[in-house]
Amino acid sequence: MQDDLFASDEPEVLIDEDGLAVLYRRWLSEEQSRGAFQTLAQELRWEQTPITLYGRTQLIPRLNAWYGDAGSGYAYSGASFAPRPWTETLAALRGRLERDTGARFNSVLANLYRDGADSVAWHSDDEPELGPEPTIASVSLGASRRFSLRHKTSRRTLAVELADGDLLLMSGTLQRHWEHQLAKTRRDLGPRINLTYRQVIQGST
Ligand SMILES: O=C(O)CCC(=O)C(=O)O
Ligand SMILES: [Fe+2]
Repeated sequence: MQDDLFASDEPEVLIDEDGLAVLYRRWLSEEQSRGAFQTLAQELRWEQTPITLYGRTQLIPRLNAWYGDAGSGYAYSGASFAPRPWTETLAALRGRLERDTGARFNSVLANLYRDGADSVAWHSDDEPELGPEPTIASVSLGASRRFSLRHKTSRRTLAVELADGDLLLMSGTLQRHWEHQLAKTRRDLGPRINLTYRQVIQGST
């Protein structure tokens, strides 16, 4: 059908200066997303990780879980995680991502935003164990949320709604030059799961 060729299915380049951010809408079908959401919400070992900032310990405003190859241990916002072994669903998505992007991923950080009050503050995924130009594949499931990117020096900011089934690919020097956040919202919305697949350089931790 002619409609299937509609240009909105083309990847959308959000940023191509000081790094690359490309959005693939509906990378997973509604059915695939719904199945993945249900499975992951139930079977991942969700935790609310404490972080210490300026000597004060708080719980992060979301749940997370870390899965990956043995040896892909990782520190995130002052906490360190040993990854749990891959679940079938996470491994299947990894295989599909590696096929579609040509990149390799040995671990995934899963976030569960229970409602609009859960969030992630401005940060870059620039931990040394990810190497100088990490490719990060971010898959969104469930409720749409506004994701913002801000250039560290020019302060140029752009925002995009990440919707169910979308894939955001961040690569090149993006993490060096840009930060990102998922702000809280008062909108009454349901839960969202985000999976960020990463390649931790072995032996760096
Ligand atoms: O939930 C998102 O879309 C972003 C999550 C994120 O930035 C992270 O886990 O590092
Ligand atoms: Fe991030």
